[in-house]
Amino acid sequence: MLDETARLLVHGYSWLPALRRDNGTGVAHTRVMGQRAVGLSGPDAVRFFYDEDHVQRRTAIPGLVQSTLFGHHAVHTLDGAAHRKRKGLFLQAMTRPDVADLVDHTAAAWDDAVTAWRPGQRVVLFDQAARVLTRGVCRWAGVPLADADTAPVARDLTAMVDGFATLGPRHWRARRARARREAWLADVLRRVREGRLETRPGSAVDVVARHRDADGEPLEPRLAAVELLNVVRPTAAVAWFVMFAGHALHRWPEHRERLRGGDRAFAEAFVHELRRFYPFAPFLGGRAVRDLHLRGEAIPRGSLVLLDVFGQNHDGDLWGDPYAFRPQRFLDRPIGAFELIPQGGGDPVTNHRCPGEPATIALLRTLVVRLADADYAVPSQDLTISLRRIPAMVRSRFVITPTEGRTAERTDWSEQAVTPAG
Ligand code: HEM
Repeated sequence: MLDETARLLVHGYSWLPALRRDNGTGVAHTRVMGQRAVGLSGPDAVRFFYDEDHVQRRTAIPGLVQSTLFGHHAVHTLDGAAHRKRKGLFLQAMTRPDVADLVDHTAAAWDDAVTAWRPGQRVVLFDQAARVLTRGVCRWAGVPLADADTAPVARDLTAMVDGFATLGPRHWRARRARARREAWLADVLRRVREGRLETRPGSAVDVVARHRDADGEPLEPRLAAVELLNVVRPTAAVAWFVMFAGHALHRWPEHRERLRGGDRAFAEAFVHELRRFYPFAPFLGGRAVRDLHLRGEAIPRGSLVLLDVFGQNHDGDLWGDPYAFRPQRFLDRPIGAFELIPQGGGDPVTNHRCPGEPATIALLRTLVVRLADADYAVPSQDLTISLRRIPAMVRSRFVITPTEGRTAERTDWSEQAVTPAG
């Protein structure tokens, strides 16, 4: 079997779905990064992937991803009791009342930003959303952040996400951003532990500072900073979906009125469709802990197991007309734990599913309605979303120009829409 790493880097999101299509069972056998790998998707595959008796994470996450996206020795790399104990930290920080506070802080930051918009000004929606989310999450988490630092911190938080799947300049930017922000948060945590900085009891900073791992020991400062960043960084990354929301409202303006009208169920459905339709996490990786079988296909012990997130979120058997952006599909459809998997599947308490999913949905529900309610025009720009780039980006990062009144108009746009994989 030929190593497919180069093809993955070239083809991006469509690489794994195309490979899986070549095999009638939807299971792909391949090699990446010099290792045997098996790609899968479908609700049965999600169930299979999240069974620790089948697939574990230790040794599965490439150093390149740890040095940029997650940090070293982070919760993503743990299994079993050690994972569940560390995961408790995130679940504790992200309880329901806490999420409501996070949304309030972020909504206030958005409203401040919009109040400062001037007609005709050029606002890059991705950058604006990243700053708003950074301000909201830092205030909520108890991380001191001066106004002047908001933009550089937002740039670093999004750079860490932007550079995890490339070897080019974006990757090195991500590493430098991570080094800077781990040192920054390690210092914040040190000051809290030494009683030199006060923080709200129950805030993310407080929870991380006091957390004891499975060995009964507190996290050493750099590791504590890694995990605090694992709350703050992905919250800033919600900016990707705010940018995609701008794109969707422009491309399908018929949804704007319903969002403006305060239809909460529709807003939630819109958010689910955003997370399903637009490409973000391409696939998730683990390692087979023993010789396994799925749909009659052998998965040898030690092989990488790749869960095709993008493929599953665009699977025509699960989502009729999967390349149509249709929020209505979520209005009359309960979502199972193994179907819609932009943030992983299964049970976030016992496995690796994202603990920030309720917060992501709540933040987007609020920000998307505010965006729909804002008065702006969309100037001519390159709105291409290439499926070759991971993570995907609207090439222009979605530029808007605020207007005086409700005159948001549809301008000509010439981007290629997100195209079917393959
Ligand atoms: C843009 C929005 C987000 C997306 C697309 C996203 C996506 C994901 C994905 C795909 C995973 C991996 C699941 C797995 O390995 O099985 C994950 C894990 C994780 N996410 Fe998110 N996430 C988002 C927002 C958040 C937020 C707001 C937080 C804040 C707490 C968060 C914290 C985490 C953590 C700590 C993990 C590791 C969980 C574990 O290994 O047990 N994420 N996320």
